[in-house]
Amino acid sequence: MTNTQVTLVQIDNYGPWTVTPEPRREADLQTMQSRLFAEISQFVGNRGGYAFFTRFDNMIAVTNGCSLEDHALLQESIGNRYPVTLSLGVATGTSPVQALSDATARLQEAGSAQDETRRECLEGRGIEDGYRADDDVQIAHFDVVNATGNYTDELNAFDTFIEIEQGYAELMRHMRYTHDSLSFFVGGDNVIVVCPDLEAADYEEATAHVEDAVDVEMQVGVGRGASAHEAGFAAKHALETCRADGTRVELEWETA
Ligand SMILES: Nc1nc2c(ncn2[C@@H]2O[C@H](COP(=O)(O)OP(=O)(O)OP(=O)(O)O)[C@@H](O)[C@H]2O)c(=O)[nH]1
Repeated sequence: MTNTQVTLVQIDNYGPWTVTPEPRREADLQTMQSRLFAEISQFVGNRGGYAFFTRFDNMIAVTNGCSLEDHALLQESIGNRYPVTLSLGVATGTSPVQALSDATARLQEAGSAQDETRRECLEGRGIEDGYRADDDVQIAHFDVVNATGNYTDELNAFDTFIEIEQGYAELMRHMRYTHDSLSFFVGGDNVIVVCPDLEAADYEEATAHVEDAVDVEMQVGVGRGASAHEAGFAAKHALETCRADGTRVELEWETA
């Protein structure tokens, strides 16, 4: 049974900061936001986790393998080196959506995202040592079938972007409301989905739904592991099997 540890990362009082004492140059904000994401991705990634940029002012990470002490170190290191600070909410659960809801609630209870007195909060709890399992995380790595041939080499770059984003938008809503899963666009034509215990039929249904709704064809490899990296790495291998065999859904634990 999955037990996903999810961390909500929120930049403290960021909205007011972006316009104080007057609006800051947009390119500087973009540069800082992407550097912050790179920091968090590297920190969490070095401990087996995955971080997703989502809205940049709010980022979401799968942090199985990261202790609360690790989280505190991330806050200290960012606070020492950047002009902004981070608050973190941590929660776990068999449903990634429920874990994220709980992590969000912990931060909301601590104060508003734009409360200038709420800084560097670390709220919630992770999975205790001794309670981890090899199948705590299930990751599905989706990609658009032959995106290069159908879109990248055919349409202008913006029209390709629209097609890929349409596929992502439909998939993310469907996985959220039908399969209790969190989907994140990670670049190119790739979407990484953090799932509860789903089966091949669920993924078949999801890819069929996206194709029916927006005419974007997707394939998906799925993996399980003790951490996001382990599950995601297995998912990438399963996706390679899709590419090699022309299949739409491969579960790493069934093809091995
Ligand atoms: N983040 C991420 N991006 C990837 C990964 N693999 C491919 N991409 C991106 O996806 C783009 C398209 O590559 P592919 O998915 O291999 O190409 P394709 O034309 O869709 O071919 P098939 O997937 O074999 O159908 C690349 O330019 C990358 O931007 C991955 O593992 N992670």
